[in-house]
Amino acid sequence: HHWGYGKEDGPSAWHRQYPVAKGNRQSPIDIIPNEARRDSTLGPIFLKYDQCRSLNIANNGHSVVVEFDDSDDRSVVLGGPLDNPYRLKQFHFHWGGKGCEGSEHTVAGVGYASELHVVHWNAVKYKTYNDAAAAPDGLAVLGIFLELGDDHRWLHMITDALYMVKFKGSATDFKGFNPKCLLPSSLHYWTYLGSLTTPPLHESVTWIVLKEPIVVSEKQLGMFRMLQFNGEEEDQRMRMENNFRPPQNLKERIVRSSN
Ligand SMILES: C[C@@H](NC(=O)c1ccc(Cl)c(S(N)(=O)=O)c1)c1ccccc1O
Ligand SMILES: [Zn+2]
Repeated sequence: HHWGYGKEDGPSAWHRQYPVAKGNRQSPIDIIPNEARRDSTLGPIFLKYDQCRSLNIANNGHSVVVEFDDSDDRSVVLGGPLDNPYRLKQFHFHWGGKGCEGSEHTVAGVGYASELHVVHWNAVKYKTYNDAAAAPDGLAVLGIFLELGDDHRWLHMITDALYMVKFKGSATDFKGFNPKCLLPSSLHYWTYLGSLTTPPLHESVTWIVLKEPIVVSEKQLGMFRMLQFNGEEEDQRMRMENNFRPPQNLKERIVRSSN
């Protein structure tokens, strides 16, 4: 019996199979800008994505994921709170139902319609992504909020492919996509030590949450909701929406702010 986002198998039940769900550095959190510590030692982040090689887009039964070739250091995030470059591995989204919030992080208690996570791993210290995903300094995730407004000029490249990955377990080639086109104009960020927001909830993520959201249209976001949590052969049809974990306890952590 697998985890999900429903009443029985959702975030409030995950601790049974993944006790770290009640740990000391869980994600997401509510970010309170006035309580974030402005840290002048925090430099800018750099996203070296020009040589990135996207491979495929897939429906993993929890979200839609675009995977990258991470066999070398061709695309990395560096700087900011990071001690070394982290290799681009994948990006995916979390979103709500029609008109509801859907982001994972919230800002002073307010959620956005969706949140994009760009996942990178520390290939300097760890041999494989799986090793890194279980290590306290193994992952660095860029969180980008999506707010509703006009059409996003590049998001159609993703939404146009969603019909190919409607069901859990489906995947299709997705070459030549550079996630740079999904970034806001400012790379100002909040950063804190946290976890995966999905099982296995490893406490291995240095979170870098951008302050400026990108703007997408309700029509574009609505395309994500035609995805299904279920596989094609399952008779129970479940629309993929509200695949977000709510904010967790900050415990003894502080959130730092770039200048
Ligand atoms: C749903 C999907 N989760 C991830 O791939 C995932 C990996 C790393 C991070 Cl850092 C995050 S996150 N949300 O914290 O950015 C999510 C997943 C989970 C378990 C098994 C299969 C599977 O596909
Ligand atoms: Zn995520």
